[in-house]
Amino acid sequence: MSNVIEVHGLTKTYGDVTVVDNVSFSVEPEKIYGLLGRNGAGKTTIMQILTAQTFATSGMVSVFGEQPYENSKVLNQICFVKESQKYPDHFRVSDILDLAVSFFPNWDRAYAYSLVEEFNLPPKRRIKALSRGMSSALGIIVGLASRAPLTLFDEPYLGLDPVARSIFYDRLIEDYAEYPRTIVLSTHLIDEVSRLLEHVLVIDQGRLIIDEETDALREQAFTLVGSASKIDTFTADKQTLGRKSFGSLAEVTILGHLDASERRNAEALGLELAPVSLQQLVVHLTGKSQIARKAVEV
Ligand SMILES: Nc1ncnc2c1ncn2[C@@H]1O[C@H](COP(=O)(O)OP(=O)(O)OP(=O)(O)O)[C@@H](O)[C@H]1O
Repeated sequence: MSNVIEVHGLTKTYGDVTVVDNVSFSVEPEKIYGLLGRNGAGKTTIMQILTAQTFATSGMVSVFGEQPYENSKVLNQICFVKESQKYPDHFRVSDILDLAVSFFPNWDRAYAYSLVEEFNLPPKRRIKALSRGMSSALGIIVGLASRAPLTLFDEPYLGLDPVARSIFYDRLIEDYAEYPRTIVLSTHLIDEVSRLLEHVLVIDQGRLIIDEETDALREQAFTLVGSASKIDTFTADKQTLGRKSFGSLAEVTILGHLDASERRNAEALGLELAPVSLQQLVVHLTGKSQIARKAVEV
């Protein structure tokens, strides 16, 4: 199967500010991608370009093999759930769920109503009377029950409590297992979603700095904890991403692999090896990329 999304040299500028800078990536079918990055990195802009809500300044975007602008064949296969999803104020929750079938060919009404119960949404309440978390839950329900071949969630959890977020993640992974499709999820809550993500794209100040399978990314770094002096000896020839110390103890995050003999050495020194969380790794790598960029600019 060919890629669902192809992006080459994508650039978006507003005046003389470049907010998406020569970004290229592809999205394979039936996988869950995480689009990660700090505030203002350019994630929403990329999603808006993919869904034809804004124009690229330059570069090539193809979705399901075609350019998405005014292309109903492509747009009918996409559901884009935005950060602050807006539905008409005078509609009721049930109106949105009943109308959705005309927008999404795979819409599952029964599933949508089962989610309404699970998220405790009052079906007859008007949109303007929903709390912020309820509005987010409605967007999530539309995203899940649309079963669109390409579903984009742009930080869809605004105002959702941890219980509701956990329902979202559980239902997403279950429904995806039963009805595989391509999902792109933009979020800051990396650790919460890390178990869902098969591939990670990290955008930093408009540039793509990581494009990796999640498992491969996780293997790129590890954490060592133990006596500060032994850690310093052990890591003298290694590339470290960060170091914290607590009295005579230190915790160091190291970029790279350890072979079997290095692992034995670490154990012999009483150093404890632990995996790095995806969030820690992304924070380290985005921090590093910003420091490197500043150094180039100076
Ligand atoms: N219409 C616009 N005019 C000018 N600048 C814009 C416009 N829309 C977005 N930007 C700028 O583009 C940059 C990227 O914004 P974008 O919303 O894509 O980031 P994001 O990664 O989604 O951020 P967040 O995680 O905070 O939602 C920001 O600096 C933003 O201020």
